[in-house]
Amino acid sequence: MNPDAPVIQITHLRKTYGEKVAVADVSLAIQRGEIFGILGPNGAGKTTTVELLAGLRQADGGTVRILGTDPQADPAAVRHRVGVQLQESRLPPKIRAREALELYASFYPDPKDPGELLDMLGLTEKAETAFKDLSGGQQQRLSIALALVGNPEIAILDELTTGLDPQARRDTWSLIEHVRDSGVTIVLVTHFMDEAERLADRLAIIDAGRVVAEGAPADLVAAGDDRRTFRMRLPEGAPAELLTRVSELPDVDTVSRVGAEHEVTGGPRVLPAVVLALARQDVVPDEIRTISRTLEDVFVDVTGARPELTEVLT
Ligand SMILES: Nc1ncnc2c1ncn2[C@@H]1O[C@H](COP(=O)(O)OP(=O)(O)OP(=O)(O)O)[C@@H](O)[C@H]1O
Repeated sequence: MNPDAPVIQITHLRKTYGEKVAVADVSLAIQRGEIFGILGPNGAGKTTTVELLAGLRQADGGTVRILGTDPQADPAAVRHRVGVQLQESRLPPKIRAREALELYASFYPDPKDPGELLDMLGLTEKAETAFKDLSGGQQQRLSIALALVGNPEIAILDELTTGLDPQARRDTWSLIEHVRDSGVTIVLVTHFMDEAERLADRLAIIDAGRVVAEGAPADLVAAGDDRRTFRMRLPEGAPAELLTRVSELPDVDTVSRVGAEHEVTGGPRVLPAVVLALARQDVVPDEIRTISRTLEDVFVDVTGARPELTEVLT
């Protein structure tokens, strides 16, 4: 296999459940050694996409190549080379952490050492604890360990940090970077913007079974960013009609009050245009701060959905 060829190539993938189109048309190329994020609102088809690429489901159309093989035709060929952590761990409640890892290790020809994995995931002290008695964060780390125990070339991690507290999330992120640095390609399914922005080298936003945006998080944020937003605090006693004048400037789209500040949106030159117009009236804002576009703004633009709402609604 050409070393520069994508380790995962999906072309026009399609999957329906009866009438329901879960994946309409997804094409992706994922390179060796990257963390590739798959981001999207609930029900967008993310899990179905990764299940298809892991050979856990049969597609209705399109092709999947993973490490040069077709997981649909030959799921066994990829099973040893791809580690999968799906949304719910289906472990028996009484199985102990080390026992689960040793059991999974026995399925693979060249497994990692369970003791080392427990150590790397900070679970050594919990090695003899039953799965049901581990905290949410510990269960999550164990499920990551299970995805890695087969020494995979690719790890597919679905909703990695859902339900974790902020410290456990950060620890999990560091761990994932560490795993990537050890040479494993990571496919990360998430609907957390901060997680995707922090971890993903590149990502695809999937909505209603289609890829609606793809690229490095910074490039996605920069692309199409011809609108600017800033907030300013005007001095006490500044005349109210000033704001009417500001809102009538050609560079300005909107002016709205946010707490003690005014938020102004407009074209690329909105900030100097407003500052200049105020200066002509002898008014200098006490404070000005620009509001940068984030991955969340990109997400809202391309899907029309607010990520935190899509999460609450399910
Ligand atoms: N086994 C199934 N039978 C019928 N419909 C399904 C099945 N699995 C998923 N679906 C539907 O297919 C669509 C895509 O689901 P999928 O789980 O792939 O989305 P997702 O983006 O992973 O969402 P979530 O973030 O909620 O997990 C959803 O509308 C879902 O209800």
